[in-house]
Amino acid sequence: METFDYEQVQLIPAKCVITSRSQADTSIEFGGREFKIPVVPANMQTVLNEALAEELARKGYFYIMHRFEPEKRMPFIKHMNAEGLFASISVGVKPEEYTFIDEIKASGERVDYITIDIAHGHSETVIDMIKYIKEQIPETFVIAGNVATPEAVRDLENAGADATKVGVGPGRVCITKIKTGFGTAGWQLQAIKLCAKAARKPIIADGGIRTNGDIAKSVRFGASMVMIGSLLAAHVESPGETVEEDGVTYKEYFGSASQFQKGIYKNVEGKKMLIESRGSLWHTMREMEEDLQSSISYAGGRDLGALRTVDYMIVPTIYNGD
Ligand SMILES: NC(=O)C1=CN([C@@H]2O[C@H](COP(=O)(O)OP(=O)(O)OC[C@H]3O[C@@H](n4cnc5c(N)ncnc54)[C@H](OP(=O)(O)O)[C@@H]3O)[C@@H](O)[C@H]2O)C=CC1
Ligand SMILES: Nc1nc2c(ncn2[C@@H]2O[C@H](COP(=O)(O)O)[C@@H](O)[C@H]2O)c(=O)[nH]1
Repeated sequence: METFDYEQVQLIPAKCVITSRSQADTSIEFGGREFKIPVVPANMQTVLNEALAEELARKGYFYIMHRFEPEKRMPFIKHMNAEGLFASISVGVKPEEYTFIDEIKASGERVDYITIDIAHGHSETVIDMIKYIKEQIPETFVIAGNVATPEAVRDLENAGADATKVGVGPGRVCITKIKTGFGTAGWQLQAIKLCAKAARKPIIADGGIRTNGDIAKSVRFGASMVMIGSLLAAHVESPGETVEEDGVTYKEYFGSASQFQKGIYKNVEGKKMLIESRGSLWHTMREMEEDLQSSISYAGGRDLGALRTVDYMIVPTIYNGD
């Protein structure tokens, strides 16, 4: 079987049918709502906080709030409901998370999206949680992950998941491959392709996005949404700690399974890194939209649909212009 990842794939231009890139429509319907671009910042503590989540919702972007400050989730849901904004949160699978689902139900508050966020999502614990959420809050759109195989996608869909999140170990601060020998690092785009073929519902490509062009490639191979950590961390608005070194400003970006997240070195599958601070998040989101508009024009279409059928070439080494 051909093996490839983002770096090895180039999409092949088709005849342009628009006269300006501004005519290209990058919007995506996901879970009954329309969003500006098929991009969602990773539900990680150094990428997103409540204030950013609210601003993303206000500006027409999808977001998934992380689950690492559990006590803040209920007040966040209430706040978003009071503001007339959609509520999108994450849960784990431990017993206290079942109590939290009960709490949401009892509160009568609306939660539009719940993401079950577990390293090894192809498991009975995730299947049980999907079923429980669907029983208790059936109107909620459930995203389940993370998984790596078509079989896992089908199992989670069959349990009731409305979307699945694909990617085990391709992230910038992931060390799952090194620590366990498992994952999609090095073939993440191919995993997206295989999972999307099996999926009957949307999939989110999660991890390994290193350039804006990788968003178009994810869509080409079947992703409805693309989850991005490192490229969307280290902005002025990012919650990661700011660090000054030799006159340069950096921001911390750490893995959700790192000792920095856990506060203890146990079952660690993530690390921390410093990323040079890169200005406003909204500038980066705007640039992603513009680059996606260009991608659509190169695909010879007017919207994201054009990307899904565009031809591609697998090139072992990318010519970098030197
Ligand atoms: N996308 C990716 O490649 C990865 C992402 N992550 C992220 O790190 C965060 C922490 O994830 P996670 O450790 O799952 O969350 P938790 O620490 O909340 O663990 C969830 C539950 O699953 C159990 N569990 C975790 N891993 C396994 C496994 N491999 N086999 C069996 N049971 C397991 C845990 O028990 P116990 O701890 O006792 O085993 C715990 O009961 C999440 O945000 C996740 O998305 C982490 C690794 C890979
Ligand atoms: N193996 C691990 N994966 C992790 C960890 N924390 C987060 N993640 C995953 O990475 C992506 C973001 O990837 P990026 O390439 O865009 O930076 C994120 O959405 C998670 O799925 C971790 O500690 N270990």
